[in-house]
Amino acid sequence: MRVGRSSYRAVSWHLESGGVQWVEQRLLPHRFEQVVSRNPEDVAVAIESMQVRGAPTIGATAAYGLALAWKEGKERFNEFWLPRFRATRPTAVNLFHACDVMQLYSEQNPTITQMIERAGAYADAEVMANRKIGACLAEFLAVGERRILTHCNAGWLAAVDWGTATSGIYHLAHAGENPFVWVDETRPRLQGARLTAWELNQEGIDCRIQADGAAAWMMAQGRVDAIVVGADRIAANGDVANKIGTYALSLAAKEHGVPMYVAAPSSTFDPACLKGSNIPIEEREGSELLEMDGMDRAGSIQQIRIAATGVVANNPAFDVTPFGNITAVVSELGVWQP
Ligand SMILES: CSC[C@H]1O[C@H](OP(=O)(O)O)[C@H](O)[C@@H]1O
Repeated sequence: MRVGRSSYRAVSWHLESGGVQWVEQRLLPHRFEQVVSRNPEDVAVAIESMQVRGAPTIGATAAYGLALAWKEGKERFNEFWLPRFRATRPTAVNLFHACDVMQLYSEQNPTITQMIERAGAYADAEVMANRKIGACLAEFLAVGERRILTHCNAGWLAAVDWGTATSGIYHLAHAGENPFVWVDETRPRLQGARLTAWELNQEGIDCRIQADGAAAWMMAQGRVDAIVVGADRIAANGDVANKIGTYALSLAAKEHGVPMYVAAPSSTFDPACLKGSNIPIEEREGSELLEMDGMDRAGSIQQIRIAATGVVANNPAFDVTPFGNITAVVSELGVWQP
């Protein structure tokens, strides 16, 4: 059975146990496992440790975690849990958007059931937005030989369900356009090689994993018809924060005349952030560059160290692409072009 889009959600409410359920993305593509917890701290840790990741999924996970935390009372909700979830990761504005939504709703003194329903409505809205994005994006991606390059993972795992950047590819495929996808492996956490390739294989969409450094060369050889990526925060001037490596893609795209699209729901827009240089860029542990999660030949998940020595300079998880480098930003509310 196909695992993924619409058969599962990256995060959801687990009715039987009264807890939050999420796909443990660090185990993919080796194992598909879901975690369930009734402890809001486990949910916060799931965001920090990237068990769940991807801007809309992070937001929905925080919404469910806060609904869970509501059972501890309004004071602890406001004094501890809201700051706790807001501190999990700094760049994806969806996290803060979700916290604001849940905080505003809590001021009506809802029941726990109502808070859970509000979190569910938040997640549903993200999925509906993604479906609208996909339909619009597909029209832009139906160019040339439909050879599309993507970076990191902006599929259903990153966006609760359906996906943002990848939903346009799904639409193309279901329209019989036979897209081919160059999947940047996306060092250091390999969201492309581990997650996007897995999602596309589950959908039967032809794709090839490539080194991040190969992307510009594919464009130079005329083998890329369009680029589509997700986003973690879009500033008021259209500058886009996305996975590290996106800015370099935009430079190569401009050089080689390849259109580059950013797909994001309106919850990723941050009008209070006037320009890209104001976007907080997450700096993660340097060890992520020197270690990898993998599976040995016996089938057990191992963390291997890929460099015995070496001091890591830095490990920014995101970069900022100027709006002028982007062909169009596609959201459920419409298309925004420089
Ligand atoms: C649909 S948002 C996906 C977005 O989030 C990823 O970051 P991370 O895996 O660190 O959460 C990456 O920037 C993707 O483009």
